[in-house]
Amino acid sequence: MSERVLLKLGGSILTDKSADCAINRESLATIAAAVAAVRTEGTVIIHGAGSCGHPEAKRYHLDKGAAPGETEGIYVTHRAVSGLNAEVVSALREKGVAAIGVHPLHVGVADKGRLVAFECRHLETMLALGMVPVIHGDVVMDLSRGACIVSGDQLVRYLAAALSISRVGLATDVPGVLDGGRVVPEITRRTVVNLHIGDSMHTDVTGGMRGKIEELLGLADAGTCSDIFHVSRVADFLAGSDHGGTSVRGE
Ligand SMILES: Nc1ncnc2c1ncn2[C@@H]1O[C@H](COP(=O)(O)OP(=O)(O)OP(=O)(O)O)[C@@H](O)[C@H]1O
Ligand SMILES: C=C(C)CCOP(=O)(O)O
Repeated sequence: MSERVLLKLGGSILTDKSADCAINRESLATIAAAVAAVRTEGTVIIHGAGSCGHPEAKRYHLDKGAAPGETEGIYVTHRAVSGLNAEVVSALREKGVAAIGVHPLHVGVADKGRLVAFECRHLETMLALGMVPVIHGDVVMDLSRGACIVSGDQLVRYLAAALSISRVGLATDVPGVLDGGRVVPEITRRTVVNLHIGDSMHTDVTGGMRGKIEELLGLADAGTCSDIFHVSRVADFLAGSDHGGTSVRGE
């Protein structure tokens, strides 16, 4: 099996997080061109929701679950982020990438906000056929809470292990994790306590940069390192070159 790579595209680079589901098609086309030019074989893409999902999830309090008779938010939030997914897939396909959308609502189950099951056999088959699955943060049925939001970052952690991914990269709107305006080249559980991680400036029900680092430290504990870098460095990451960002490593 050739090396598998997982690329997560942050909601902040696919949408304008300060507007209502405003998709950044220019950024999407640039990213799609980079993926098409550098590598598609053995590549899995996950993306966040940005302004196509977070505002809806917050409006319907999905971070607190869903009760019988109060399920409208499940539909509305899933519809918003699925719309973004369709655009990500289209942008990739326009550049010749054999992308196909996969929705966690259909194949994942959570308990207390954490994924407990996610069908991966079809993903294996897609990869064997040379396809590029494009999966997204989503609303998922939750055994304890009715429903919950599973972030793209939680999916990164789960699927990197489940699909035996060799390299994991997260593209976002900052050049890496910043401390005093400078990129921190490496983070471990020991060094993270000294960092000041701020809140997201926009609606984010899944913990912003803090939530992202927590998921990636969990991944590092399980033996897989990951990288956070600016969206303009997607091609560098895919090519295995220096991306000027932050690496999250185990001790
Ligand atoms: N120390 C920090 N270093 C870098 N970014 C930080 C830091 N503290 C807070 N942030 C914020 O985190 C944001 C990136 O996290 P965010 O969750 O928005 O990314 P994303 O992955 O693009 O979005 P999504 O979670 O919707 O996929 C940056 O835009 C920045 O405002
Ligand atoms: C809000 C929804 C639907 C998914 C959140 O995923 P994220 O943007 O990766 O945190």
